Amino acid sequence: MLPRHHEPIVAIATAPGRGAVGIVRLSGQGLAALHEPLTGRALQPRHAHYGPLRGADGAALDHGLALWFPAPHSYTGEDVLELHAHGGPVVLQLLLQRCLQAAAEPDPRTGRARLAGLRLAQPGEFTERAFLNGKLDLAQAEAVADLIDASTEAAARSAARSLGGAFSQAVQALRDDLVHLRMLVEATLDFPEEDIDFIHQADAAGQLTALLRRVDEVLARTRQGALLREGMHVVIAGQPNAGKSSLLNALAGAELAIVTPIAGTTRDVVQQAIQIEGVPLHVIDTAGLREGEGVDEVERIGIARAWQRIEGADAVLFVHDLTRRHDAAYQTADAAIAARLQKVLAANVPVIDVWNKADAAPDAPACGDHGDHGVVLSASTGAGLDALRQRLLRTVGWQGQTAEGLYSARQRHVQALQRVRAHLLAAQAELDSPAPALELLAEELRLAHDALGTITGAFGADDLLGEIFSRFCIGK
Ligand SMILES: Nc1nc2c(c(=O)[nH]1)N(C=O)[C@@H](CNc1ccc(C(=O)N[C@@H](CCC(=O)O)C(=O)O)cc1)CN2
Ligand SMILES: Nc1nc2c(ncn2[C@@H]2O[C@H](COP(=O)(O)OP(=O)(O)OP(=O)(O)O)[C@@H](O)[C@H]2O)c(=O)[nH]1
Ligand SMILES: [Mg+2]
Repeated sequence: MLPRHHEPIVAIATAPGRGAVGIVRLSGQGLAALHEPLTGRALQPRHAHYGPLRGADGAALDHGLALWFPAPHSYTGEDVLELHAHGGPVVLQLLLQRCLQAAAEPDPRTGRARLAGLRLAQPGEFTERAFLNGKLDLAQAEAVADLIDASTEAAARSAARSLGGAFSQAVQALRDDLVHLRMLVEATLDFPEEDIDFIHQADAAGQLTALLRRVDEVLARTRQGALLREGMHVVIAGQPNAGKSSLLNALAGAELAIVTPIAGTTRDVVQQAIQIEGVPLHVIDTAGLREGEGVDEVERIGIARAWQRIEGADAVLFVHDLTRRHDAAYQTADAAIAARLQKVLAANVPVIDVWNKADAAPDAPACGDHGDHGVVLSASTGAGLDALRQRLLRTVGWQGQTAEGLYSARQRHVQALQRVRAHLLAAQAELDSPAPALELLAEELRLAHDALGTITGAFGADDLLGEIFSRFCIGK
């Protein structure tokens, strides 16, 4: 039996449903055996042939184009055969079934199946093969999925850059520098007469410092890339009636959540995807936080949900009602919420204080960003909203759209680079210690190298591949 990665596969490559054109795509070895039964002729490489796409009885199921990409010059690096038919779901299903059937039929000359083992492709399997055959590295393969899933123009453009290799090249450049450093250390280890003085003379410390700086640069851009793809979750929290739902509506530019003067209006969580300058954000409105008398069961459940969402937030907007800032009971309740926020949030989750209803508070500070004190605004008039948007962009780490160097990335890549950084820092600490142990230095550099390799797939585990490719759509 062929290993799974060598079995020939087939799938409908186009989106389900009706369309002008639909494609059935096959990949594997020995697909030439299917040319005749499916198209009635031999196909020339990389040439569009128009003609009947044939059923079992030789009659045309459709008239379309056949494209033949013999290995290794194809998307997957294997033989690829594409049948471009009209885009009806039934036609494409018939064509798909016909491919499976034609493969199983005995070849008149040999009496054996024309193409043994042809089966339906798993999600992402074509792209997985492109990766396994060296057509794409892992970061590029992920960019294929990100390009398909992109929901904003900025996300699509940056995914196209990653697919083109921009991110992979940045990682390769780090790898080259790291390999250079490793060679130096390993060589010294291999020749016992050499010692740490040799390492110092070669300025390993200087190289390491420079490498760390470049890792930090790539890490910063990679964070932005991940941000573009995934979007941060920003939770709006605060006491009832502070104007949380009004703020959601103002940020979204639509009346999504119900707004009333009644405290305790919002009970369910309301979530909306928005964009600020092309950066996607998920804004989440929650029930007002309060305790004690007058809180019915529905509201209590709403408040529990609010805390759940707060705990999973990437950032929190803590909304306060400026018209009540001289009200001692209101301030006490705000302080209690602040204390609990501090307890449930991880240290690096930012909380931005939002002082709302500036229009109705006569002694309110000017609308806008007041740094550590927060942002003063009016959800009703929109004053100060732009300052909040800019503050949000900065808070989520967006450094503005630099024309070059923007590529898509994932949290997985950010984490890998953080591991690289941690190992390099450990290596640096070892090198700076009074009596550096070369073995430990070498080991940290090796671990940094491995972590870097997981990004492009030069070093990785099978379960990582399964995890990545299973999230693709079928036929991709
Ligand atoms: N019809 C069709 N359109 C498609 C795809 C496809 O598979 N089929 N693609 C699938 O996602 C994308 C294009 N990706 C492709 C990547 C490489 C090759 C290819 O034939 N590569 C050869 C030759 C390159 C060359 O001519 O320079 C090779 O790498 O050797 C084809 C498509 C988007 N459009
Ligand atoms: N003057 C003024 N009123 C506002 C502003 N923002 C909200 N309000 C009013 O404040 C009241 C409460 O607003 P909501 O947005 O429902 O408040 P909330 O925080 O979602 O309240 P709950 O859902 O009950 O927790 C409504 O009457 C709003 O019209 C503002 O910027 N200025
Ligand atoms: Mg509300």
